[in-house]
Amino acid sequence: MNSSKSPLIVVNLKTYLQGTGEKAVTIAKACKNVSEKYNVDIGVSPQFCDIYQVASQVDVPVYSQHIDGIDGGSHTGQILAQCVKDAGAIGTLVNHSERRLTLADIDSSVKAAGKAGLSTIVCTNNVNTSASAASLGPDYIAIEPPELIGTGVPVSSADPQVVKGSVDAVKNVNEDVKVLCGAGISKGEDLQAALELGSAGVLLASGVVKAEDPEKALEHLVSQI
Ligand SMILES: O=C[C@H](O)COP(=O)(O)O
Repeated sequence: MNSSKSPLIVVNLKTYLQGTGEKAVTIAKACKNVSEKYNVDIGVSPQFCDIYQVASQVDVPVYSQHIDGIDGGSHTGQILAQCVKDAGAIGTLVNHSERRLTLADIDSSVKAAGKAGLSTIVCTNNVNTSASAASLGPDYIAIEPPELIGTGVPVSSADPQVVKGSVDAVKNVNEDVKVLCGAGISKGEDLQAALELGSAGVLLASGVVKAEDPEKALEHLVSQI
């Protein structure tokens, strides 16, 4: 279930926002406005508890921040793919650097997502893990060196080799898997560099979520492409 428009930008709200979900809705609306104005695909990844509120109030692609590779039953504190799908998500992150899984768990999560009809973005930290994750057949890999996350130093210029290397490695394993990159992305030139390295878009957080005006930050990101 790859997205129709290109590039794909996913704004991960992490746990930056507190409250009843209204702030997540506001950022989701900003994603929608900028997406329509610039004809780019912009999705949002709120906390689990905000998925339903965001998805029911804003017509924007919503991604869960994680799912577990389980079926419903005797499990406590886990996240069912079908439940986030029913809440309105169209996809999910898997193995985010801040929510690491074993390779076996990633495999189960990707399978559970597929069964529920969710698109998958598997996060990786280097070229080898990008290749391994591609073998599990997700829709996207998101390569994110953890040391650059939240720094404002863009992976696309600080470590272009890991992006290009992941693009090439993933292509060798499975040509259908697209590559996003993330960590420190906030400006138009960061996105431009990411696209030039062969990525299909970006996964980002702080540059938008912590901006004084998230909609303006998103506009700055996409207005040059
Ligand atoms: O999910 C997003 C990534 O971890 C990147 O975070 P960042 O844009 O704050 O560096």
